[in-house]
Amino acid sequence: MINIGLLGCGTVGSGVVKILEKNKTDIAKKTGSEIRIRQVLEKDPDKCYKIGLQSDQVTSHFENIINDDAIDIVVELIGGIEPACSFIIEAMKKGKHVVTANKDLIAVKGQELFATAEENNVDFYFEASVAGGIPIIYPLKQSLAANQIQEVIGILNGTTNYILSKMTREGRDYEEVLREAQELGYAESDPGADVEGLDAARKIAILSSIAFNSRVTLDDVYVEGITAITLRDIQYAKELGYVVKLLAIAKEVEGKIQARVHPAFIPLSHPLAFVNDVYNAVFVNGDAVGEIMHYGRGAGEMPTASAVAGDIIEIGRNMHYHSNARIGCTCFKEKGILNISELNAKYYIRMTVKDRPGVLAGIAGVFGNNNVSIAQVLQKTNNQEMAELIMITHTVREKDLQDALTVLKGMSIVFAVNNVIRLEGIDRDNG
Ligand SMILES: NC(=O)C1=CN([C@@H]2O[C@H](COP(=O)(O)OP(=O)(O)OC[C@H]3O[C@@H](n4cnc5c(N)ncnc54)[C@H](OP(=O)(O)O)[C@@H]3O)[C@@H](O)[C@H]2O)C=CC1
Ligand SMILES: N[C@@H](CC=O)C(=O)O
Ligand code: NA
Repeated sequence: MINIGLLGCGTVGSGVVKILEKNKTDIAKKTGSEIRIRQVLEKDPDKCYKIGLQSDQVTSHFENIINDDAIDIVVELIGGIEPACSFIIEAMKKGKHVVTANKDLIAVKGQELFATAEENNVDFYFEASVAGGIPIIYPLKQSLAANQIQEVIGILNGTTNYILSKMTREGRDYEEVLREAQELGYAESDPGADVEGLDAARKIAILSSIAFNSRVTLDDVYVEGITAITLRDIQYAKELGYVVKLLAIAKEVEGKIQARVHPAFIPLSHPLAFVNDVYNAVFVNGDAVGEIMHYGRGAGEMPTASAVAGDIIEIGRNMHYHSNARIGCTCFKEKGILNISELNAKYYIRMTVKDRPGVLAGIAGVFGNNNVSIAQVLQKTNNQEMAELIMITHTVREKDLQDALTVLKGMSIVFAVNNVIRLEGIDRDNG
């Protein structure tokens, strides 16, 4: 018998209880032992009773879990940094294996958690922390371990992909769709983490650390969310043959790691353009395997529970064969981090300018003086005084573009630089 101490019985915790109960006979066969929920730590016991747990299985004191020697695995699903971090460390120190879905924690305290797991010879698994139900941590650590990974590109946040998909396909309002994503259990308790790109940044920090064998933390990731994306940008993207997605990108460039999260225009024919609603996808490019893409539901009760339960089963198997703590920290190198100003990319720029002769030439001059070459221009006249300029650049250095924009913002002919969005996946599209 394998005994679980579950911390948190919210969206994901409830799903874990349900799936372990629903498929318990087969799971016991696959694991080699029956898996039982022994104790659940939860503030609101009704959440536990609603899914069939008994009162002697529910507690509001972590001591009842940490001091229970029969508990083999602590499954942390309360989220956030504290008390989750202390609970996990205490559990490891007591020789308990740990499963978590907590990307907030791993993206900042990963090194400490791995070290504690290693010192105490316990398993520490976190498949659900990135891209919900999609297997990506285990494949990177195990199935793709022979490769030198060159890049990882993903749609890693279900909430923002849901919002952008609904805005693009149904022309719906941002606030209304965000509320819907919250009701569906996709959003974080603070949805700001989703829409401001932080959730995806935590996930790409975790994936980069594994893919490039060098620790990347949240602070190393350049982050922009989707809050500045308007229906207007989405409409122009469509007109120009693109779709807007929030991408999480990690690449190794000349021995350094570039990790960034931001909205991007991607060609309509790009495989990530077909990833809609709560679905996530992760592209991995390795020197042996080439390009592969993992696709599935990135958030929600049962998909996330699927990943958590998979980790529990794996630990159960390790226990069965006395082979725990086989796969630990894989960050055995130290690579530097590339600053976003060094990025070379193509850009979409939307500006509101004075509508009079010579304005376009003036703007083109500023770009030219800063090594920014323009590939495409659209002009939409709003009224007799103002025009909206939409420009696509050739590949330019981010720093040069920012320098040009600083000059433009100070010019009387420019009313506003409304949005600047990077283009991705173009070279791939052109073969
Ligand atoms: N939802 C999803 O789709 C996904 C979530 N995750 C991660 O999974 C984790 C759980 O998320 P989710 O299930 O959505 O969150 P929920 O808020 O739905 O569940 C967390 C539960 O834990 C309870 N809780 C929090 N702190 C304590 C505490 N100190 N003692 C006892 N109970 C506590 C909460 O109670 P209360 O509400 O009263 O605070 C709540 O019932 C998070 O780390 C999240 O980032 C990962 C992938 C996908
Ligand atoms: N809030 C997250 C949940 C899963 O990690 C998301 O929307 O992807
Ligand atoms: Na996953």
